[in-house]
Amino acid sequence: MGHFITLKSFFLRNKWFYILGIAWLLIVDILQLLIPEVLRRFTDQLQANNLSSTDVFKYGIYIIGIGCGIAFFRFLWRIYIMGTSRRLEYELRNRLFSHLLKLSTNYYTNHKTGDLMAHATNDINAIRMALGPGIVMITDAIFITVIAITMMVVTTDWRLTVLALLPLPFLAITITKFGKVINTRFKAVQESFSSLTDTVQENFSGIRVIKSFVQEISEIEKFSEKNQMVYSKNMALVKLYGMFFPFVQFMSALSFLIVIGYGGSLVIYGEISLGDFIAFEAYLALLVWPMMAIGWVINILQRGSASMERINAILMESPEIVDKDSSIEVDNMTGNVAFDNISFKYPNSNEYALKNFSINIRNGSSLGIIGKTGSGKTTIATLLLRLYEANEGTIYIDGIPLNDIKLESIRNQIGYVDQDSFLFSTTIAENISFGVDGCSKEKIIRMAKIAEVHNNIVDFPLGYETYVGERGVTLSGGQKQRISIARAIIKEPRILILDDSLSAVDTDTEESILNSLKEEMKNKTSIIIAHRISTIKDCDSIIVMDNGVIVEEGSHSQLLSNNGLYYEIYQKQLLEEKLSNE
Ligand SMILES: Nc1ncnc2c1ncn2[C@@H]1O[C@H](COP(=O)(O)OP(=O)(O)OP(=O)(O)O)[C@@H](O)[C@H]1O
Repeated sequence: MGHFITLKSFFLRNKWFYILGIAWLLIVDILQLLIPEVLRRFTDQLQANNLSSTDVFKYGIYIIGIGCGIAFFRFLWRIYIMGTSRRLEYELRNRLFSHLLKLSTNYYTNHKTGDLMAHATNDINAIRMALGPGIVMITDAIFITVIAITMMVVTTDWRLTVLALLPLPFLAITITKFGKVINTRFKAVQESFSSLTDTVQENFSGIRVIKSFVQEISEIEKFSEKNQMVYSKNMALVKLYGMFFPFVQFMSALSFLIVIGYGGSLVIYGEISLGDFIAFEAYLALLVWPMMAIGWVINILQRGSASMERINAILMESPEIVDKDSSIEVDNMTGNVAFDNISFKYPNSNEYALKNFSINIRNGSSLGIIGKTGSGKTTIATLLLRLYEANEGTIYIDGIPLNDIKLESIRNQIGYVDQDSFLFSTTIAENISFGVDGCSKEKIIRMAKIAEVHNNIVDFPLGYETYVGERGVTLSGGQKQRISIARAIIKEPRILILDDSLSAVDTDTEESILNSLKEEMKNKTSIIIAHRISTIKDCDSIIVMDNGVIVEEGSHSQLLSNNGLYYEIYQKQLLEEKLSNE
């Protein structure tokens, strides 16, 4: 239970909601405990034959009054306690999400999205259950048990109370055991269901692959197997519940049987009144629920505590890359970039992604980067954005070591177009203006024109208001790339990085985009990573990467005359172009 200590400040802020909620809950319990008393008096009067119609009316009013009181205070405690637990869920989810977004990129390499989603849903829900219904059940169960048993002893007979309560501990123990098995089976249902939904999601996303490989039947069979698994796990749970409820009824019936037998004889011998007998039965009925609740509440609290432990582990995780106290803001970068003898291995890798890498990029110039896949091109961009930290060497922007500049300054002034051209499921206009607040429509359109995507956008029925992704249009690879370029340049970055961002665009459009970008990036720095020579041939300088090192460097014409790897790539691409034209 110690894991909940991280929520201390929430509890302190909301203590009155909990205190008052529990007070309302206890009032409901007291009102419930009054009903047997009303029944006792009613029955005693009835037995004594002095019940007038006014009395009947009076008792009726009592019962209605108590019922209304129960309804009113039950409403209040639900609002106070359940409402507070919902607020806790809301705050915790916000805290978790903002914490996760602050963690470094590497965290996401080591953790599966599915697991993080499970934390955000199942774990937070389990915590809410523990600190909402869990608290209610435990308070309720303890209070009702203590008061009902006291009333049974004080107002009726202690021997009858002991006998009637004999089966109840067995009931509580067995329910706790049932609870454990139910929990295991419930988890199995959830796991099989989540595997089923994974299959469905993957099938829908990969529908084109399934169709083109004519795998519909086999996928349907796989789905059917998983569906069968969900069914059988559910049936195992249904059977257990099927046994559970009759068992609870049987055990509580035993108590009632004892009361009827022994209590009945006490009434016959005049040791207790008929009213006492009726009230006793009513108290006993009130006790069945707390006995059932004990098992559930232990379970709910255990699950909540385990979930809290998992959430705490995430909240304790600190970002690997953070600002130092001495980090400075650099507002108007000129865009001079230098990599000085940089070596870097990804945290989970033994191979150098970059080895003794050095380069100078003057502001106002453009650098083209080409090379085989996996040669370290993207790594250059990720290090410049400080998504990862170099192991050796220093990167400078405007002569200042990157580690001395505030992360926000760096990332605000670099426009990065990633290889995947990831877009959010929102409108095209919102995607383009993602990095800037309060951007005008005119500016969005101007950027889309530079990225040569404006004409495509206006052809969509809703134009810039068209939704991207599952709820809207499916964009072509080239359209996505160009929208991503517009998104990067709208920030008016001092340094622009295009990471293979023109690969899905035809060469004519590519040329036109590059020409417009040249104008837009005048006096600023551009780094263009590509596989196609056509993309980088006009850059001021070009480097050719292989295995994390620069193997060639120079302008397009210099590199061609070198007769090296660049020349080889160029010849291959020329040949490919010729073949595709024939
Ligand atoms: N997150 C990562 N963790 C471990 N290794 C990585 C990671 N990202 C990249 N690598 C490895 O680092 C090396 C350089 O990768 P990088 O992405 O920089 O290559 P690239 O030249 O951009 O490739 P491509 O042209 O295919 O985009 C590769 O061997 C790659 O497998």
